[in-house]
Amino acid sequence: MPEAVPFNKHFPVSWEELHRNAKALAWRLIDKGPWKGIVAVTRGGLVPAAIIARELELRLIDTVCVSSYDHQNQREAMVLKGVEASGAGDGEGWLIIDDLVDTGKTAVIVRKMLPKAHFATVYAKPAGRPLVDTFITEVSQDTWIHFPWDIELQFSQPIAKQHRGS
Ligand SMILES: O=P(O)(O)OC[C@H]1O[C@H](OP(=O)(O)OP(=O)(O)O)[C@H](O)[C@@H]1O
Ligand code: HPA
Ligand SMILES: [Mg+2]
Repeated sequence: MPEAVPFNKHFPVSWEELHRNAKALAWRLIDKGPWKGIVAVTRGGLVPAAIIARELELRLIDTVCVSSYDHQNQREAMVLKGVEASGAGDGEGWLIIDDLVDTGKTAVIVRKMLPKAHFATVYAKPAGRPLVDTFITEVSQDTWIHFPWDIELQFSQPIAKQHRGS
């Protein structure tokens, strides 16, 4: 197993930024369709999937439920629900949407379930990038992306104070 990379950098994403990037992803995907429906990878893929479904006017939406992180600690991936009942078959003509690929572990599992689906994420890190068909923004492997649903507005130390402490 590859050694875990420490997260030295932090990349907070606002709702507006996420909305803009998910719409940018919809623009990339529209010409690659037509699409029959979306399989959202819970939970992180749910918000991007909702935005893409709205933009591409897709109403057939299913979920695959995978969990592999306790906050920033990766553990064995657990599949809580597959896509057997969705009618997606081998995934031909379907989109799989997730918020990001990091190590690519989740992508490998979901791709096995729907080998012909088009896998799209808003963000990608280098290790997972080869597993995604379409993405918008790449960040380095040692960056932790903080999604808007995981963060709240709070006091931030002035840069001078942060600098003195480092
Ligand atoms: O490429 P990987 O290393 O597999 O990491 C990416 C996956 O990790 C996160 O999900 P997580 O399992 O934390 O569950 P969540 O979506 O419910 O937060 C994220 O939403 C991706 O699905
Ligand atoms: O950088 C990340 N941010 C949020 N969730 C994640 N799950 C894997 N990597 C990340
Ligand atoms: Mg996830």
